[in-house]
Amino acid sequence: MAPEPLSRQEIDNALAELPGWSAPGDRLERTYTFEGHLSAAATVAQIARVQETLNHHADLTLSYNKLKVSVNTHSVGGKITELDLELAHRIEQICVEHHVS
Ligand SMILES: C[C@H](O)[C@H](O)[C@H]1CNC2=NC(N)=NC(=O)C2=N1
Repeated sequence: MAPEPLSRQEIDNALAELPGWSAPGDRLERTYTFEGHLSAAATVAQIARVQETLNHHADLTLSYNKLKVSVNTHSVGGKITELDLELAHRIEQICVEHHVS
């Protein structure tokens, strides 16, 4: 079944469970800071595996020790859906294991 775009209220409620994440416009976003480049890059690989499992893919922008994650759901015209929230929670789990801020 196709996901439905979430309302602003639903998004704001969901953000309360996702510290550090924000939703400027129609994207769910967070930037993580790592101890160095290799741990940031290794995390990208872990996130990629989860994204393949979920068949849902964020834009991942890797710089030296920072990783910007930005996601929405293409199939509903670029709106935030439950699929984005699920991916954000999975990414949080991974990053918590890496002790990132
Ligand atoms: C065909 C394939 O299922 C789609 O392109 C998937 C892949 N990953 C995706 N990722 C995101 N962010 N939104 C989508 O709608 C989406 N759709």
